[in-house]
Amino acid sequence: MNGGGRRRYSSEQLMFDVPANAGGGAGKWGQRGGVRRGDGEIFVSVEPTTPARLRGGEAAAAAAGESPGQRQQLSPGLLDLHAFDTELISDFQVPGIGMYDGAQKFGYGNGGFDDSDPTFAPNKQMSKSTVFAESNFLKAFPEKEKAAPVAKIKVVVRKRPLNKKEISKKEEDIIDIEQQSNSLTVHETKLKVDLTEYVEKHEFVFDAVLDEDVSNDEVYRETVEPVVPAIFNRTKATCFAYGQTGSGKTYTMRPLPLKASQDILRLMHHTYRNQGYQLFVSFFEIYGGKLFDLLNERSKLCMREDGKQKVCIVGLQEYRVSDVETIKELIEKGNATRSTGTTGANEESSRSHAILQLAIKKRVDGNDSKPPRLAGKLSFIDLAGSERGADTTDNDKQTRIEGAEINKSLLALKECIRALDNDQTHIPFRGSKLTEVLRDSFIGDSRTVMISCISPSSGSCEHTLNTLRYADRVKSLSKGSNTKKDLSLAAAPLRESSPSLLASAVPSFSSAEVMNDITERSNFGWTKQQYVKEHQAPTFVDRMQKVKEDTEFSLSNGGYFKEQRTKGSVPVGIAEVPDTVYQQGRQPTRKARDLTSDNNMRNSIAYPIIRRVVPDEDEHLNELLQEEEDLVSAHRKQVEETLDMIKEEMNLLVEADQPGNQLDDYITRLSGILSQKAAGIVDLQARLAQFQRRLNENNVLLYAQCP
Ligand SMILES: Nc1ncnc2c1ncn2[C@@H]1O[C@H](COP(=O)(O)OP(=O)(O)OP(=O)(O)O)[C@@H](O)[C@H]1O
Repeated sequence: MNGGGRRRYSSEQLMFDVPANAGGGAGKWGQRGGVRRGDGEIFVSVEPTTPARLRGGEAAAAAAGESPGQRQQLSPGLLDLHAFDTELISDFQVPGIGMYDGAQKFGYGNGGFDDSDPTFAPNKQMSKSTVFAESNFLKAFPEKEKAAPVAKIKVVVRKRPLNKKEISKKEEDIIDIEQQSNSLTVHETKLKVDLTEYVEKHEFVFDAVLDEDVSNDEVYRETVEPVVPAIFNRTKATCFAYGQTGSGKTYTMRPLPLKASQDILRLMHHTYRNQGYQLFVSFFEIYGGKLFDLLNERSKLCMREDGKQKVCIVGLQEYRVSDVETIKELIEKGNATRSTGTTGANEESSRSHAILQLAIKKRVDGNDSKPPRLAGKLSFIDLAGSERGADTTDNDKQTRIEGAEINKSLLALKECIRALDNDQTHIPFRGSKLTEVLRDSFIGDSRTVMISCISPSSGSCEHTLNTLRYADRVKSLSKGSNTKKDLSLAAAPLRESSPSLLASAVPSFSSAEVMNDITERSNFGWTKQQYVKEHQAPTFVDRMQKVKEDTEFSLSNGGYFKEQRTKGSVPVGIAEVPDTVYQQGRQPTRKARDLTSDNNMRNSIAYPIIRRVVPDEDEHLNELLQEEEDLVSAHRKQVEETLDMIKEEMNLLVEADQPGNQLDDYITRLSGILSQKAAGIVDLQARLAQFQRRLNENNVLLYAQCP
């Protein structure tokens, strides 16, 4: 890849440092925590910016009897996020700046690449095809941007081709795409009461619609490329893929960070050369509500908030990178470490949310002794598959719990996007770990790109429609629709395809672990008033809005609660937010004191002095899942029986039309069928009511539909 010429680094460029917990520093992942190529040449150039006393690697190296000089040469630039400021650098002037500026301002088209930055180009024999592969970025972007600024939220739909399994099952492609008009049509086959088939068309329009022939390069150009320049200018951008399991989220997301890195490096060393910009990569996953570092042997991470409510991920290692090959290897390493499992719909289904972050930092006043400050960030989220949506029968309990956790975080993510687009001052990031860690991506000048992935097959029609409805909802947010407008829909009688209004809600605090940590903290920071403001009960309008959206969401994800087809019902009876218990004036425990000092938080830490008591989530979740399962089984059985009875009724009607039919027989049989139907409904209603009671007992915020 290097065109025969090996890149060599001077000792100044090889400032490596082994993390204390790197787990076998000289293992398969390179020498002493660095990255080693196949030919044995160390090629990564990374600089530690963690304050010296925090670098576990240095201690390890000292223990190994190495001199400071040796350590300096061999340290693998690892960085603990907690040790530097996650806050954006204050406003600064960048010559020719402006994410929406044109080519001249960016310096495009004025000659070849300049590699004068020593951290980037230690060896000029580096292959251009590797690092500077020609993209349309330099050529196409500025003009495009000049004409159309990047929207705050962009929604793109990608359809994948039919897979072998779908073809073998003779499933049809039911999605027509009109790329020019950014529209698509879903052809849904439905059954009439007399069991004859008819096709219902559903049309959608999005910001972009990509068919199965579209390459990953084109996906990048349509989604991430336009936001890349913005992250040099104090913007945090987030790109995530959404869709049912097996719809192509991972396939779509995986190539994007590398392509973005290429463009970032190009800008860094072309337009913004010699301006002190540096690129850092981190990669972690959220699995079962916990965080794991994918670039450090899956070591467990903690999330903390500093006094300015900035989220820090304690222990997360960040690599300073200066070439694409290094980034590629880091990404591959992270992907290989990620948790996956098998679902009925996808053999390698993602069981976790994987978050890869590209952070751009800038040296302040060209001062090397100070840590660089964050200039912008680009986060890529490959969301876990919603296994339950496609694989409800043979999952074990663990998978179901994972599914519930996943759905909870997806719902929370949607809530944040909604708040973000409405320019609300309060973003409900505390809804889940996912949104908590992405908190700083939701505030300030942010951009969100959502890629909705869909399967074309007739067998996935319902899930596809749900994904598209969800995407449509997000898109309509970006067009500035407001809560009131949508209320009319929420309050209107449900259409035939509407689900029940049983939808899971997100507790304000997603995990008991976070709460324990918080409540053990000192009593400075938030006031009760602040807390109450942050967690105030939603207004009626908000709740009605939420009913509608959660209903759609539940469908989109296989739902924590199952869909129940209901016609002509109006939502009533919304339960209140669970009771909150406040506890004030607690002194910091030893654990809390240790955490604050050990983690070397740069700012004073403010923690709420108010405690909200939550039940043991796992225990209740298990019980509820079991009861939900029973309810769903009973519902399924009842539907099957109803279908049999409908067939019997159809036969009865046919017989009734025959000459000489026996009226007595007709009346007796019809009466029997109707009684049986009524008994089935009453039984199901009783089960449903019992389940609703259980949910209320367990303080699950329930949007109930009265029978
Ligand atoms: N656009 C596409 N073109 C060709 N193959 C695709 C495309 N999208 C997905 N696939 C294939 O479909 C399979 C499932 O895709 P993928 O793993 O990306 O789904 P997913 O949505 O991430 O699933 P999960 O949510 O379960 O993790 C993979 O084998 C992948 O290679």
